Amino acid sequence: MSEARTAPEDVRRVACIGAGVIGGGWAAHFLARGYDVTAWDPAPDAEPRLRRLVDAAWPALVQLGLAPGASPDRLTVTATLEEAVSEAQFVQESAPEKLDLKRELLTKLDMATPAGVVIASSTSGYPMTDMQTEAVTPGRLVVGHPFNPPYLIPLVEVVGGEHTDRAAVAWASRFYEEAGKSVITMEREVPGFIANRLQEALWREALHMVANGEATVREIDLSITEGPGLRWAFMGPMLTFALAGGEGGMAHMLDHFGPSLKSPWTRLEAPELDRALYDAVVAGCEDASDGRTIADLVAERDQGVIQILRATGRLPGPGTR
Ligand SMILES: NC(=O)C1=CN([C@@H]2O[C@H](COP(=O)(O)OP(=O)(O)OC[C@H]3O[C@@H](n4cnc5c(N)ncnc54)[C@H](O)[C@@H]3O)[C@@H](O)[C@H]2O)C=CC1
Ligand SMILES: C[N+](C)(C)CC(=O)CC(=O)[O-]
Repeated sequence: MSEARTAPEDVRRVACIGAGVIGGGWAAHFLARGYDVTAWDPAPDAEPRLRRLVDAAWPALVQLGLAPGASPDRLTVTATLEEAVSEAQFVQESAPEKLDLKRELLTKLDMATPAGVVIASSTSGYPMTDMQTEAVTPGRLVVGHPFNPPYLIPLVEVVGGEHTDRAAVAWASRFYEEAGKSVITMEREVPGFIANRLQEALWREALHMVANGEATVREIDLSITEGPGLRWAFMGPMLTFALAGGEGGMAHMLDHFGPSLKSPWTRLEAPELDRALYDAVVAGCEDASDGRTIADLVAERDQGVIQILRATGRLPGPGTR
């Protein structure tokens, strides 16, 4: 199959199947990156809705910088799924999150798309193993999980299913990078991938607090936007917490605060903080530091917070309080 696969850097035409919030966002992204985009969506008002979405995104994309020749005019909305994929060199499926629908649609796409072309699903949580069950050539089906809106948030999580060829996963990751995305290629299927697993844990706790009258929706949002969210935009939760250990870094943080994992702060069960987990977290933080000292990371974090406060108009001007 892979002999018919265009090299990731030579892809010119992408098909977006399903053109709602995410399919439309993908279309805007690929158009801005200079691809020809064909789209298909069964809704009667799909075309005007999609064109409105692309037009609304375009000013932001102009600010970010367009690829040479990029234009919304290079979007074609087709009457059938078959027309949309007939000349595509990559297919991004963004239909509703329903397992039966995804399974049936991916099977149809597999039959209609030229041999070897990789087909990615935007699913926010279904394992590809569960979606590729009916496909004739499941080896080319991958998950390419984006974040809303796909034309602004860089991350895509790429992972195959049990019947996906490793070459298809590698190809998809290289293609997304070529298309300007920031890619995590996952070696195995994990429920919720990485980012949604983390987001859902946070959201679950938030819903518990609302349900129990412990915090309001406003307080929950404020607790993130005025708190940890400012740091997370440029430093993830691991290195952020390594800095909570001062000069002792993550090892001191775990010695100091590790026991509180067992405190009833969370309604999720805490993992056992045994030696293997302790060593993996400390070593992982050292690795993620890329040679930066704790002092370097503190300076980087402080600059990052200042830039975000400035960018969001929340930094007091000189002389103001
Ligand atoms: N909304 C979000 O924040 C995110 C959503 N996703 C995933 O993206 C996918 C799409 O979600 P949204 O864009 O939010 O949904 P949406 O409801 O905005 O759009 C879905 C589109 O699919 C079309 N559609 C319905 N049946 C179809 C079929 N059989 N074949 C093709 N298209 C069909 C609908 O007409 C609609 O335009 C889902 O798998 C979702 O989990 C992934 C990341 C973020
Ligand atoms: C709400 N959601 C689970 C569909 C969100 C995502 O999948 C990713 C995102 O945009 O946060």
